[in-house]
Amino acid sequence: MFTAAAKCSLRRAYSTAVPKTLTIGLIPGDGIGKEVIPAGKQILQALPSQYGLNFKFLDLRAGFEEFQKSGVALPDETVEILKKSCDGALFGAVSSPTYKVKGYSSPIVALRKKMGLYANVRPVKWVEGVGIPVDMVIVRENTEDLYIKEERIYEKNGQKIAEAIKRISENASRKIGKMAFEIALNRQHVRELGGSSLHKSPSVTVIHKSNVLSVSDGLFRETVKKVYESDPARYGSIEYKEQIVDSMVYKMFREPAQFDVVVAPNLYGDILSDGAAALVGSLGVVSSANVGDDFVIGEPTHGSAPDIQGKGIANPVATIRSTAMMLEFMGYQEPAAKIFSAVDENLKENKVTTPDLGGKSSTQEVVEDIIRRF
Ligand SMILES: NC(=O)C1=CN([C@@H]2O[C@H](COP(=O)(O)OP(=O)(O)OC[C@H]3O[C@@H](n4cnc5c(N)ncnc54)[C@H](O)[C@@H]3O)[C@@H](O)[C@H]2O)C=CC1
Ligand SMILES: O=C(O)CCCC(=O)C(=O)O
Repeated sequence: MFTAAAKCSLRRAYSTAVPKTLTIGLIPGDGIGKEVIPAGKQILQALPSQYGLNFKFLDLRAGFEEFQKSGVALPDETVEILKKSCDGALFGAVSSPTYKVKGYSSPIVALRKKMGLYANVRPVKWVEGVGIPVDMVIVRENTEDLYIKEERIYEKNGQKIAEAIKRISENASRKIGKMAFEIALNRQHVRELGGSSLHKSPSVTVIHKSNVLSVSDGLFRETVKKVYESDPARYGSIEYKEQIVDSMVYKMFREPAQFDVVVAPNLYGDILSDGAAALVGSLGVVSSANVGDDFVIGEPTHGSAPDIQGKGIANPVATIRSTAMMLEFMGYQEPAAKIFSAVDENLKENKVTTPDLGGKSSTQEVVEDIIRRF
């Protein structure tokens, strides 16, 4: 699905010979992260031998439980092993507290920055029978905005005042803009090859709130627009659109089928993608890939879901699709396509599904049903 973007973003994978054995780091994290990451692992192990891929897995530590045990949420060793020994990785989810815990900071937010994974690519695609017609990709900036977590609290006139910095840089906005336009072109290329889609022509919608935040969101909007205008020969076939984030929420629910590629600063992208999950039936089916120039981490869009953890009913589809996305961005299109189509068949048949989709099956039964379709 993302060949062109993959080519521009994963130079290392393309500049070396195709390895027979890929080393994949597995970071389950907390809660249902521990239940869905084994699903991704089983899917890779079950890939038909025709693809010539073998996998070696490295179990890596991160999360709130890890913090409670060792005092460190993201051990240096995890980052070092990812950088030195892994070809790609899968991340589950973490249970970050909603209150300040001294010394704790979200490990996934830190990991994205430490690994230079500047794009969070989140496809939201309808499968007939589950959800309503939508086929869009949210391309979320992944390293800055309010997620730099530069916050402070102080007192003034006996009142507490808290502040957080929203940082938007030209460099990160340019990179995410370029990624969005390349993905739009690639989706169009796939459509021309006969891929099914609701869209006839490519479009990119830039999300912002520059009617209020004219400096920060203004820089994001202007920089993405400049990327578009800088190369009419390449991007001229793409329709360029802008949407203020609040009315985007309205339009996304009223007329979701009109959106193709949506590019957003970090926080808006995070919120929009959880909202969009409601269009396709469940957060449990929405995948993502954290993508940098030379590394990719597949990660379900959902969190650690403490309300269902330990019950064996977490939907593994988001992680299985994220596993396919990891392979896709590493340049392995064919096994990725095999996984996507097995998942689509499972969803279309709508017999072996977890309770979030109205079914009665367990996580493991869904994994087995998908593998059976390889
Ligand atoms: N990337 C990450 O590691 C993320 C971590 N979180 C963390 O997750 C924790 C819980 O956050 P919530 O706001 O409850 O969001 P959540 O995404 O964990 O859950 C929201 C709702 O969706 C359901 N759900 C999520 N994934 C599902 C799946 N695979 N199958 C079936 N149902 C699923 C849950 O049961 C829950 O009802 C928090 O500590 C938060 O910090 C939240 C988002 C992302
Ligand atoms: O809870 C955490 O530690 C991370 C939450 C970040 C997030 O929601 C996302 O990036 O999808």
